Amino acid sequence: MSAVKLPPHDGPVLSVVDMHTGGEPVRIVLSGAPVPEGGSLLERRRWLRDKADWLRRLLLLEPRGHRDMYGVLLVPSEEPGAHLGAVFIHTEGYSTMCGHAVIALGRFAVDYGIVPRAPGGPDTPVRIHCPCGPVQAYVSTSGGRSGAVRFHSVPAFTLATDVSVEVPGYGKLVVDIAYGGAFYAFVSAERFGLDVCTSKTRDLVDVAAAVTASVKEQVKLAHPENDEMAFLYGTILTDGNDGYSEQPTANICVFADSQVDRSPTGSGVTARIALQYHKGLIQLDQTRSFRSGATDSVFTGKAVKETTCGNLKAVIVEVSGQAFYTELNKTVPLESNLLLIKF
Ligand SMILES: O=C(O)[C@H]1NCC[C@@H]1O
Repeated sequence: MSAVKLPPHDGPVLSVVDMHTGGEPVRIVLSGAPVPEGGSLLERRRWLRDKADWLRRLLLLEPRGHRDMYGVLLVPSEEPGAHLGAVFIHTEGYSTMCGHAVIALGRFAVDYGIVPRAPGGPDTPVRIHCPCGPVQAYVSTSGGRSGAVRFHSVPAFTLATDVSVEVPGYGKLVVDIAYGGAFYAFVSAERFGLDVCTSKTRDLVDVAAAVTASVKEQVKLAHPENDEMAFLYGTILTDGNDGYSEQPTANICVFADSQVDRSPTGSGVTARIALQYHKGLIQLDQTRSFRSGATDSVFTGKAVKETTCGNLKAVIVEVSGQAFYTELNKTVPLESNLLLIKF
């Protein structure tokens, strides 16, 4: 083996860092990606979708990724004070908010020197411009190492409660719809005779995907300030324990094209807290723990202040969690012949 020669990798490459937050992967592109055109982050996101979608497919689909893979493209931001602009990508397309990726990006930004560690303070602020708006993360450091991250997202609100939908195969049911940077429908898994922690993931996915399809078809969503946010990202099945308790409450998020979030879902926890607050089930600064039905990983969250979004009452929610590195500085050659399994 001593005479092994390296193959000629002299073409263009992407450099990526892989992390996970609560078990949910996030692939961050360090360098090698095209710089998207546009005068705003949302325009750059559209450019990536329309002109360079090969990048998302190359990074996330098989054989480099899998049907539940997730990633972030770092882009310039026009937002004053932003350290990073982030375009979130999943296996079906582009999302507007991603809490698990924000938690990973906070740590990444500090560790890779994009944001200097705050001298003396326990937390380094990292401002991330997401497609839904500016998100403020705080990265804790202890013994010189970055650790848990908490973030304050864009104003979160409840759009509607007890919305009646007809779901083929499951009949008429009611869902709540709330926004935490993306819109989710919420319904208790019990309604389908399922348990978010012990039922087969396949069964939970089937139910959640059917709910998402029906809500998309039967309910018109509106965002008070930005039409680009006005779509249903997924359905979150819960254990129904929405009243305040020190015990964790479990949920599982099925988003985009039946993708299963391994984490408790940062934007989903944000929306779920907005919903609980709207229903008077929790107060400001009451911390709740949210457990992922998929992996048992936990985020904590609380509503920290009242605000508005357009004409709607909203809250700023703080979500905390921890991200870990899975691969550092991986090189991905830009040659590809994608062969996708047909499910
Ligand atoms: O944590 C979150 O908010 C994200 N995780 C995957 C689906 C959501 O974008």
